[in-house]
Amino acid sequence: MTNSTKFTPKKAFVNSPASNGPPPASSPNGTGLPSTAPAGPLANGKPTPATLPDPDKYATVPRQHEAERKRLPIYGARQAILDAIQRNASVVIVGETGSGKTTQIPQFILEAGLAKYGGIAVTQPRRVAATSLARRVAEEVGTPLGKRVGYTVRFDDKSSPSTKLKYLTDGMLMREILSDPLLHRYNYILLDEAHERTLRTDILFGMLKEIQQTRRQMCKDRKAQWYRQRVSDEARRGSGPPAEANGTDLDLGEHAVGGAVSTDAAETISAGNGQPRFVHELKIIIMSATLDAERFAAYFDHAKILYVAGRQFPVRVYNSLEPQTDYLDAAFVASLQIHTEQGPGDILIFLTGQEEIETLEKLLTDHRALLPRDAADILICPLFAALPPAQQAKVFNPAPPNTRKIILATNIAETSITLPGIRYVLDTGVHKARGYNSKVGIESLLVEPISKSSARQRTGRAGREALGFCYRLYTEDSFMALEEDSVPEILRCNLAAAVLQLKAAGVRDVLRFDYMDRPPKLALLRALEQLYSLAALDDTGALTKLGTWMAEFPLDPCYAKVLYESRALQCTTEIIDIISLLSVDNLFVAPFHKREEANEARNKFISPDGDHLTYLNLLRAYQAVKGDIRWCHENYVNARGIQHALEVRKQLRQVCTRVGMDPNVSCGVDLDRVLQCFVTGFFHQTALLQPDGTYKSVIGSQFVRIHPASTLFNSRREAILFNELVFTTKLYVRGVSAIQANWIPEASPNYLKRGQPKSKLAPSSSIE
Ligand SMILES: Nc1ncnc2c1ncn2[C@@H]1O[C@H](COP(=O)(O)OP(=O)(O)OP(=O)(O)O)[C@@H](O)[C@H]1O
Repeated sequence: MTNSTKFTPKKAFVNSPASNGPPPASSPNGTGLPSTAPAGPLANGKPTPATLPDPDKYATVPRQHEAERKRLPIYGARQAILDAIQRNASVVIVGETGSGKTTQIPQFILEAGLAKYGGIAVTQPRRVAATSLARRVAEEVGTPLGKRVGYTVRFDDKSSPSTKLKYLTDGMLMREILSDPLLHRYNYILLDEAHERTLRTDILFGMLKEIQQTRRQMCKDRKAQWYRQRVSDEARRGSGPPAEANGTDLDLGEHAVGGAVSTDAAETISAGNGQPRFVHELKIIIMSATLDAERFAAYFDHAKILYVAGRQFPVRVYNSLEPQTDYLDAAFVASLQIHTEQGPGDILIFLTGQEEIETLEKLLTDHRALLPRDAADILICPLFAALPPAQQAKVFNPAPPNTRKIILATNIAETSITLPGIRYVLDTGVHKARGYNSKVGIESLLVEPISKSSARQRTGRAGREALGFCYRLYTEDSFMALEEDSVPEILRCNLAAAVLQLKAAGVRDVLRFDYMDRPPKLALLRALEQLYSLAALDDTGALTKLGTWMAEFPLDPCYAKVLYESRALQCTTEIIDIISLLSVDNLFVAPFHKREEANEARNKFISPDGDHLTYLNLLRAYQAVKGDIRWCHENYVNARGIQHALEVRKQLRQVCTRVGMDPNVSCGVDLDRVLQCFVTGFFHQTALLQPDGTYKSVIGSQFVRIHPASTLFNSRREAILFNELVFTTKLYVRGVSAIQANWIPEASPNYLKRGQPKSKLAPSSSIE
């Protein structure tokens, strides 16, 4: 910890020249938007009348927030937005954080009756945003959640056949493409927070472009066919050529499913019930507060760009005067200073991960008792991806009277969401970024500086309900030195899961797919190689039956393969349990001052074979006490984590049942089978003991260390398998179990048993 007295907001912060958040370099008007944006609330076109007819026949609960809606900057641009959407196949909309893009634009489309041939999908990079936005918009529309407005996220679906507007994660939309390749059910796809460039969003961009082109072509063909038919009909009747031949526009009338004339729609495959299905042109709308609009517009076939100026409430930005050596300590001190010295309003602090959040949670909780007697109380709410949804939802509840809420969040709170009550944002300027070295197949998870775009998004979590304040715990010079945007994930990730999804969606040549930023060829070859070795692809690179099965599961391909093999090895119950538990970062807690007691408690569950069976022991013990929270505290078990794992488990069991796999097939006490089963998906993540006691990976010949958090830390076993190979400070393996070396060559039908893969997918020289 650094000396906390050094850090006082009064001395350490300087008011930023741009009190509404610093504008991008290209923003001389200070609005945060490029100078081409008009000054008024309206970007392009005339202001819309305040009231529009809205015969909401579906509403079954009172509409809420009507007056607030009309005060949003986006509201004035309503007609301009609708015009642009009607006239263009794709539109890029850039508007300040909190201006109303995500909640309002889909409602404009609904209210204007434009979504008559299909629904509206709004994609979000994160599930917490999708669920909270759907909840808010359902209130605004006046419909019970899951009826007219709903959401779909992994393992949770609140939508129904009557859902017209759906918020969903980009991953879920990719999944829908697998069952509905032309996305018949949607007329409008809104890609929100497109600047985030997650791996899935980037893949989705390319897929949607292709779907849009196919649908457009089908509609054109249908139109031409209809016109030819009319010409021949008229000729037969002896009258003149139809309207289009005279150069006048054709009013082609309304399409009716199954009706006689459909000109702006094309009939496609039968819908299973024998009824024909029709497609209409697909409209794509790309939205963000911080994206390079020109670049996106060029990629989406010269999409129309709309800049909507204006923000709801200003946010004053302060930078630290001196660099902070320990951002966690700085965040701790600054949050207490805000609490004791500043006016009402909740605080949102951005940290890098669960561990840091729990450390600060503990520090603040301990400090509660030391607060001045006249100070308000504090309520600490963590928010990170592995937190069970019910606990995540707590951040949206108002703080009790005379209490200030302090939300400790990872960057899952960085974009899209409105956290009610937040007036102060503390930005540490860092996040945990995943990297991937495709040469050696090593993933890394390192704390790195954020981009300017992320900093602006973080700032934008304040100023949504009232004037806001953002304290950047880094100097203004450090801000200026940040990259403009983060490197797209597709350029720094293992691509196996993405390539599997592309293949499942019918993309044959993934090397030539229309990426916005083409990933390195080596990374794509690595992914193809990995999928081939898992037998998800055949020698020609086509998806196998197994590959199709694997793509059904919302799991990384390696885990999907393990699950598949569990049927033959008769250990599906155990595999589902362990995969669910592996989805949690820290199942055991080890407070700094109680490390010994915590280790002693953990020893009760330890399996000599390593982490996988240790987790299983833990779950069995938890089930035996029927999920008693007190038991968790006594045994230093992460109660939140285990609850999250149980939710994942429930969903995985449901998917298994849906695909005809019995989740109740158990191997009983023959637990070797469980580890053997893991090797079938992770044979490429195995390592052999060397004479000097180190481990060398079977593929890549890397010297690796067992992570200190693993139960096998410091132990010598003939061979190990690991779920993660991560570079943090050293090259560590995590999720480690002991295996027999002779299981490894048995595990892959396409790879180790036959030696070098003879596929045309990858040069064999890239496999060591
Ligand atoms: N759950 C909520 N509780 C309170 N107010 C909300 C909520 N959701 C939205 N709002 C209000 O609606 C406004 C618009 O939110 P919306 O998410 O549509 O903005 P946005 O332009 O998409 O922002 P961003 O670029 O940050 O995603 C917010 O500034 C806030 O005033």
